[in-house]
Amino acid sequence: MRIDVVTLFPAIFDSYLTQSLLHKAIVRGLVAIERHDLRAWAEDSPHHKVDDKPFGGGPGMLIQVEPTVACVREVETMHPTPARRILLTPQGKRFDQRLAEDLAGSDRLLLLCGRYEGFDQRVQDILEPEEISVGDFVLNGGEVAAMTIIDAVVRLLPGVLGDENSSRDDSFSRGNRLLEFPQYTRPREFEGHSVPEVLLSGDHAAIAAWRAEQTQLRTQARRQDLLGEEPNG
Ligand SMILES: Nc1cc(-c2ccc3cc[nH]c3c2)n[nH]1
Repeated sequence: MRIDVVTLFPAIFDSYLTQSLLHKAIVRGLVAIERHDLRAWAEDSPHHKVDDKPFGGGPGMLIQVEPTVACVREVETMHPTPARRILLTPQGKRFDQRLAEDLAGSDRLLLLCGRYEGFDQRVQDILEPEEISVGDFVLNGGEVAAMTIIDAVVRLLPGVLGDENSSRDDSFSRGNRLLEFPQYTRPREFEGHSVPEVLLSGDHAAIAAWRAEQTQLRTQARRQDLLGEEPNG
């Protein structure tokens, strides 16, 4: 998979792309992630200006349509595969595991990260991106939302996770609509808090039953909305 990220702040991604699972996936060639600084497409304007005041008045600034359209069109010509264009916005379709699985099936994603008050509407009208929201809250820009989507999608790509099954067993993965049971590791006791005896019993049937019960109790307590849903997939 190839992911292109259009942003005014490419440096935000520096640490994220050089750490842990994502870095390993890049090094192993399982995913390629390229950042594109939108300011580079405003060369001819003074100080590489990419934003301006909204017509009709109102607070803040908007990212202008010309550098954005020019950037997306040039980035897309850099690579033959057509890109699935995603614009991060609080007004978009809610991102969830099902959408992550859908996006993980794409050969190429292009993520458009806004700032300020967002993009000139003609960016949507001309480029017709899918608009995706990572939640009903407002961030200061699309970059954190883009990293969220990259994180959830890349881990689903074949070969990225050590054990192919581990993503399949995740909460919200295909078929799972309930929360995960509590997990424990060494030490067996810490500050008076002990590991549940059943997990030390070696009785796999009892352990499975306990975990199923804990999943139901935890989902009931925290996410009753999931209990009535059909399993995913
Ligand atoms: N789900 C979600 C997306 C955003 C978002 C996306 C882009 C911009 C640009 C300026 N502020 C932004 C906020 N907030 N919350």
